[in-house]
Order: sequence, then C-alpha cells, then structure tokens
Amino acid sequence: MPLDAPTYTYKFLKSHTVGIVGCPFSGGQPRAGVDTGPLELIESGLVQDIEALGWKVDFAGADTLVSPLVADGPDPDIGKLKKPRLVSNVNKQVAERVYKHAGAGELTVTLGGDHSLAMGTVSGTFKAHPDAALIWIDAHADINTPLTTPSGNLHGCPVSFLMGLPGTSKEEIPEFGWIEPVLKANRLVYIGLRDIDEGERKILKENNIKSFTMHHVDRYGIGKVVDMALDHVGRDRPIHLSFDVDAFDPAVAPSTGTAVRGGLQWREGLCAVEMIAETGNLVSLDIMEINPSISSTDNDVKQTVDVGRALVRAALGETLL
Ligand SMILES: NC(=[NH2+])NCCC[C@H](N)C(=O)O
Ligand SMILES: [Mn+2]
Ligand SMILES: [Mn+2]
Repeated sequence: MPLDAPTYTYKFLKSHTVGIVGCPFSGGQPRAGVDTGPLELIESGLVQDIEALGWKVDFAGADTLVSPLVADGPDPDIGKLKKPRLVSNVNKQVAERVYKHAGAGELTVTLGGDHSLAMGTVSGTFKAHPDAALIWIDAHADINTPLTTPSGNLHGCPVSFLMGLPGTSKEEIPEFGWIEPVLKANRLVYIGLRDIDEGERKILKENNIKSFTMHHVDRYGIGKVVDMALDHVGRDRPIHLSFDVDAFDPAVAPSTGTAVRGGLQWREGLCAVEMIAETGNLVSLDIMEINPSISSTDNDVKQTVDVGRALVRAALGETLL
C-alpha cells in the first residue's frame, strides 16, 4: 500500500524532495554497460516508486543525465590510473549537480554508473553538509591510491581522494585538484567488505578506519553491525550512504562488474538501509555498479534492478508493515 507521506522525519532536509542525479558513466572501470544502469532504473519505474512514498521528485528527465562524453582531448594514463581526466571531469560535474540538490535541502539520490562517481557525489554532499558521515556498503573498500592501485581502475580509488591520502594531493596529481579532502577517517564506516587489496588493508589499519566485513555480519547479524556502525560515526550528523550493489551476494545482484561470492542477502542489505533511514539523518544516497550488460540468465538484470529500486525505497521510508 503506498504511503502518502514519508515515514520518518528527515532532520537535515528542507523539504521532502528527492533530487535525482543520473550518471551513465563507465570510465572508472573496464566493463561496458554499467553506464546503462541509471536509465534501466528510471525505466523500471523508480520515479513512480518515490512519488508513491510521498516524496516530490526533482529530476529533469532521462535526457539530462550527466553526460560521460567529455573526453575533450587525449587522456593517457597517469602512472597506473586509467582515463584519469575523463573520470575527473565527469566527477566535477557530478559534484556540482549533487551540491545543487543537497544545498537546496533535498535528499540526493545518485544513480550510477561505476563507483568512481562517489568522488563527485561525496564532494557535493559534504560541501552542503560539512559535518556529514559516510557509510560505504560494498564488497570492496575502494580506497586504493594512485600509488597502491593494482588495476588502475578509478572505481577502486574514490575514497582515497576524498580523504586526501598520500598520492592524491593537488601537487602530486593536479588533474584531480578540484577534490577537497573533506572526509576524516573517523567519519567513515564500511559494511560488507570481503575483497580488500593488500595496500588497502594497510590504509584501513594505519588510519583506524572502522570496517565491518562479512565476517562481522555473519557473527553479529546485520542489525547489530549497523547499530555499531551508526554508534561509530555518531547518530546526530547527516549521513551519505554509498551503496555498491556488489555488496550483495551474486545470487541477489548478479548484474555487476566485480561480483564477489559470500555477500549480503536481500533482506540484510535492505535492513541496513532501513535502519539508516530510520535515524532521520540520511541526506544522500548512491546506487552504484548495476551493469545490465552482465547476465547469465534472463532474470539477472531484472533482479539486480529490482534490488536497486528496493534500496531506494527503503532509504525513503518504505517499511514492511
Ligand atoms: N567499485 C568497485 N566495484 N570496485 C572494485 C575494486 C576492485 C579492486 N580493489 C581495484 O582497485 O581494482
Ligand atoms: Mn564493489
Ligand atoms: Mn564500490
């Protein structure tokens, strides 16, 4: 039954309006198709879902999705980093779009696209809400630096730029000089990790970054893990939730580029988002890495898009009862 008003009081919003930023972008990783994720989500009925929950929608239409076609000129690798200028330019635009919505007091929902887009989404959110915390639900930590990345794929690196880790400064890599190091280690928490590179493990330990892996989810249950995560970042500040659908088990979300077995079950992922929504602190949500070109059965794409839609509804106050 559709609700006619949002379930919770969203403390840091000025109105019950969702600002949608669509990002058909795949340049942060090698597999084609992740750029069609946003349109699939929109065409599946996402806007109607949101309106049925009592929200207004601020979305100019699918033809205004942020364009990835800004590779003006050659874009050779920088060290190991692939397509660095393209990724940087797209994210600069994304940051401006997200800031426009967040600054107006709307709840921003960004549809990816690959997870390099979090450089832009988190930059835009934190410009409007400097005290915000970042909850990152993902199989991966995406905290490689230009110096540690084994792949050179920038979707594995956004968090390091947002924190200003060694190798990401304006002096070292001026192409990304617009990114401010807005994120402090104690305002970041991970849930769902299970595929961490050696360099990333070192970064997580040295910076004391709170990380709940799948081991913790198995051991304590998702409810306790989310409570511990919220206690860690504090329950009185705005929250940006960046959700990579590969946090889910591949049986739940098969259409994604870097699937890792042993992930969250359907209800575990949704329960986490429901608990975060229930705080009333959510200001920004990313749904990332849905790749409709990856499927081995006819149902894979629909199932992955369905779980993406369900995450958005959970974030906007949908409950089971
Ligand atoms: N957003 C993602 N799916 N990231 C996967 C990253 C994989 C690996 N850690 C890398 O840096 O290349
Ligand atoms: Mn991931
Ligand atoms: Mn990711």
